[in-house]
Amino acid sequence: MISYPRVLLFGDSITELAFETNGWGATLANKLVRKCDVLNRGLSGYNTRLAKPILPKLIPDSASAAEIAAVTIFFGANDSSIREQNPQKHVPLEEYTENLRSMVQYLKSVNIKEEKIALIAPPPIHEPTLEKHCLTNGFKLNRLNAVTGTYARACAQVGDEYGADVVDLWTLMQEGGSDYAVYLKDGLHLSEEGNQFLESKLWPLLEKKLGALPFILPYWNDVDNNNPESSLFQSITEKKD
Ligand SMILES: CCCCCCCCCCCCCCCCOC[C@H](COP(=O)(O)O)OC(C)=O
Repeated sequence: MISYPRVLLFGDSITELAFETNGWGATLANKLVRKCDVLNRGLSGYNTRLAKPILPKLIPDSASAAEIAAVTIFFGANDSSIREQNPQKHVPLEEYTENLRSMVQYLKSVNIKEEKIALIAPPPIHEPTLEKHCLTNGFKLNRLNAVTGTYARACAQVGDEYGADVVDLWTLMQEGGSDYAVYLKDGLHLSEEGNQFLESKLWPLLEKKLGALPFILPYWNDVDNNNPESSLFQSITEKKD
């Protein structure tokens, strides 16, 4: 069996939507084609409380972890919901922080080193847009930008504690007082510009880890047409099924 290294994208709906046209995950998958499989394990509406027990089901042991080239952990947009308005999604800040720590520790326990882990902090909330969206759907504004900021800082801190990469979207998107509304389509989820922004911050980190990975299977012109098998598999260590 020919096995490709895997990049696992684990997160909430902002990850689930990452394979939309021009989505951040789709762009990464395209850049890594023939080198890695990019797996979307985004779960709309999930918070870290729900995600924590799932991670060991996605990567159950060191053997499966050996195929992992990189993991992104991208939660916080639901955890940071206002408890009164969104009780099912809200997770207190301390628990969120601990859940992220547990996920990183779990990855390390199956020998996925911190260099392979990137934590992505939630994007800012554009309250006027999100409020309109909430009201249209019959409920009150359920997230506040300042509160999401505290979760983003906690996420960045956990990344720093473990020496993992961090993409602090909340901070980066607001840098220089920029009009971050353009990065969000409903005040919460990434617009096309937001997807492009995230990909532009994440790719340099992943490129450092994955850019040098070899192409799986040779360029067609390098295959001996008369005797394909002699050249096709030269650079591949095959795994027995
Ligand atoms: C008047 C406002 C402008 C409207 C713009 C229309 C664009 C809307 C596109 C929204 C697409 C998002 C679809 C994904 C929805 C799933 O989201 C699940 C949760 C949010 O849950 P909740 O708190 O119940 O709203 O989000 C995440 C991060 O998982």
